[in-house]
Amino acid sequence: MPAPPCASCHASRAALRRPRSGQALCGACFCAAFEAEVLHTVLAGRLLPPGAVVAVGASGGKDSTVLAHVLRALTPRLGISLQLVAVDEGIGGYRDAALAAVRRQAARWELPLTVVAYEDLFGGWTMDAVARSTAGSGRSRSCCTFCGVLRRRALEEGARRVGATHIVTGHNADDMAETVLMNFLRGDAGRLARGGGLGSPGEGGALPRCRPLQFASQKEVVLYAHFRRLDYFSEECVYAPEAFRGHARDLLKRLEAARPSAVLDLVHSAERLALAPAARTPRPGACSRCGALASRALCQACALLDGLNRGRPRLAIGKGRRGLDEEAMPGTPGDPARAPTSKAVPTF
Ligand SMILES: Nc1ncnc2c1ncn2[C@@H]1O[C@H](COP(=O)(O)OP(=O)(O)OP(=O)(O)O)[C@@H](O)[C@H]1O
Repeated sequence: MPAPPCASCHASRAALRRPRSGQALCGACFCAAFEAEVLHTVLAGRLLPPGAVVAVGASGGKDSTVLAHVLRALTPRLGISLQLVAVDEGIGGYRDAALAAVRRQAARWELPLTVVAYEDLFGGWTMDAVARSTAGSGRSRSCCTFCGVLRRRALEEGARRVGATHIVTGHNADDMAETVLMNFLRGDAGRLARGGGLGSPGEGGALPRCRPLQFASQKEVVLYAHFRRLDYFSEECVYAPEAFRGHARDLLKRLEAARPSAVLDLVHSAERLALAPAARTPRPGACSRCGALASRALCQACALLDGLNRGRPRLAIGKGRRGLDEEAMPGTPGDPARAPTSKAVPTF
């Protein structure tokens, strides 16, 4: 049976059914609708004002590739300029190939690219070195905790270097729903409340951040990349299989099979969540070491680096007190001899 006509242009044959609405569209109309929806998210949420210099967190993966491509198409409408900022976490056999994809994108789209490396920013620590150091604790899944916190800091640093006024990341609706589920499962009311909106306003001198793909499903992101023939890197991080997020992802897939709106329902429920005053996180102050926003004496990045440098990576990720949780969007002492430097001081 031939495909039905496109429900939008009525001229071409439909090439897909939109996963949520079931609408049959041709590739061109789907891409136009997808871009219009991202534009609406940005305008309705007042995420990126005209004149903004926007640092796109570019990982080379599908989400940030789609985000950069869509924002580039919307640049004239939004009146913004774009900079790609890529973070090299120092993950052998993974990040180099992903960075190669980012470099190809920057060249093809004629966008300036800046790469910042953990190794340079964090006193010699790469993610591979962190993984070796935390392996002794028997908690290799804490890799994602470290990486999430340090990447956030590195992205901020890269964005500042290029004079950005705003940071955008490619988190899609599925990523957001997974995070909401994880926070619920951990009873982390503070993060639930913080993670609900479309981004953060840039408290304490941090640059404002937002997620323009927050309402786009992963399936549609993949479809957009397919129809626009985008070149992206699609392998999973070598440390990801250990992450707690994988359980939330599996659970979400089953929920979605039973209730297709589960992903967006979760995203919206977090947006509307009202917290009792007792559950709110304390008013953040400044990190005593680097001055970044912190709810304790040290910010998350400095606390993690402190633990690593003292050969006690678990210090900052739990055990004995409520530490950081995996991927903050967030045992036995490690072997100090594995640490790349004896005294790593963040350079931010
Ligand atoms: N190494 C990196 N450099 C710059 N930005 C990054 C990096 N890793 C992740 N990000 C940003 O954070 C977002 C979420 O990253 P995450 O690791 O959850 O991957 P993802 O959902 O698979 O996204 P992507 O498909 O873009 O890699 C990315 O879309 C990107 O904007």
